[in-house]
Amino acid sequence: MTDTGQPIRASRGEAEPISGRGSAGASAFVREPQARARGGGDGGPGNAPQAPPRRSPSLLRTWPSGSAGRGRRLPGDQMASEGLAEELEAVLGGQGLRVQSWDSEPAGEPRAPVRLRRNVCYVVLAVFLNEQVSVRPPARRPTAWARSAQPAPWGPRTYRQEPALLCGWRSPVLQSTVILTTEPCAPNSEPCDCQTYRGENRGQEHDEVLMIQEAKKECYGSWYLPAGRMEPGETIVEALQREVKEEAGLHCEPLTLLCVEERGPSWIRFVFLAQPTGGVLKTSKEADAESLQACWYPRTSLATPLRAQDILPLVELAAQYRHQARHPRILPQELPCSLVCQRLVATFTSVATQTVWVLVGTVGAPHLPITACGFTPMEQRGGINMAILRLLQECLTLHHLAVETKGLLGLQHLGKGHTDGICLNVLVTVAFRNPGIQNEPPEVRGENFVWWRWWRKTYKASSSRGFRNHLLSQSTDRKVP
Ligand SMILES: C[C@@](O)(CCOP(=O)(O)OP(=O)(O)O)CC(=O)O
Repeated sequence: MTDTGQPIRASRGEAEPISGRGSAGASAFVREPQARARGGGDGGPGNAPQAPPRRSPSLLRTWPSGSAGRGRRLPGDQMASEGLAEELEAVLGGQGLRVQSWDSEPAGEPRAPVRLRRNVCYVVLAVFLNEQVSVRPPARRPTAWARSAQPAPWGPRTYRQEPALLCGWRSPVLQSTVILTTEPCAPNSEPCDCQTYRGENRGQEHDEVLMIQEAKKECYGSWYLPAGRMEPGETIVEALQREVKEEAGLHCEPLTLLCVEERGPSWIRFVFLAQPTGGVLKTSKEADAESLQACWYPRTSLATPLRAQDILPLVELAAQYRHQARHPRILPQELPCSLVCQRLVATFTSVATQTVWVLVGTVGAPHLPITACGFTPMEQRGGINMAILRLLQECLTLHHLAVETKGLLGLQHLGKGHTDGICLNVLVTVAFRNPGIQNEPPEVRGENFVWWRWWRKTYKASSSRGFRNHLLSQSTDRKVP
């Protein structure tokens, strides 16, 4: 339901005669980009994007309107299965797929493209972990509040909700942070004579974190990680590299996305584990409006006062990832999108039959469903998860189901040519609250979605096999609350 209590319905599209053009992507079917049977879609400005030459044009079938019986399923159509399997493998492999339309959007909201620094603020943040013996920074004058273990005067940021979308299949959840009590680095302290990046790998206990000292008036002298707001026209990686150069003096490459934090679709932060590739660490002699200096600090005793304690779980996430990578490397895929949306890999796992089902949108070519995030007060308060629940509520009876967002499989954004939107490819699991009835997927209402049985023989990549086994293993030990 929207926040006005009205049910939301994706408009049922009519199959369009194939014009030979169609969406890019691995699907075995052609989705007419300009036929907006589903939500708006990304024709983007001007004409619909020219799809790359198709491999095997095929008819777009209107799907049997059959009754929405329990777990209505995609007809055993080989082409459909192959197309879906390819789409699923691409997403599981961290790749992107063009967003041509979406299956659910908040009713009554204008479908206007999002615009950076107008209705969305994207932030990039880099965690650099380095093993080096840092020359001990000069003794620092203590400040009264440091010993009281109270938040620094500018205090930790108060998020309206847990600022986290989970990354990786075992989804470390970002909890609220602890309060550091180490001595602060007074704003005008002598520069710490840190060494430049050496990149040696030694035991975790010697991890050093790259921190920058803020020059902004509102947080002058506090310490943080290199971070900043994206600017219109730049890609996510370009923004990350710009911010790190401005604030720390280093060139860098992202190693992987560690997590995406969000406070609704209007504020999203992309957190990366990154590595320096050159440049010279910024010292206090190069202080400017971007930062006062950059220093490496032991992970177990970061510089204080901190601008906000929300970086502590991020540093831990980076250390955990470096110690044991819990998910494949995820880097932003440069694909245009006009809204903040999420492509769902919504799965139901039957342990008894060792079967994994995936929810599929059937408006147009069979596809992984996409839900557009809304900017209503409820969706802002509830976070982007609300858009997932909105889509699932449209086709499932949620009150007897446990829905969990398990992790981020991929991120799509281009930023060029007025395409400021993002598409997050997200893993969602659906299970019955009563574990007794687990063998068949829950009934699907309406005709816009079906459960698609993900057969062993329809996937090729080992990542898909690993993913499927992961789901099956998780389901055996999952305790549905
Ligand atoms: C960490 C953040 O506050 C990002 C902003 O960092 P800066 O205030 O440094 O922004 P720029 O001026 O764009 O560099 C996250 C946030 O609360 O928005």
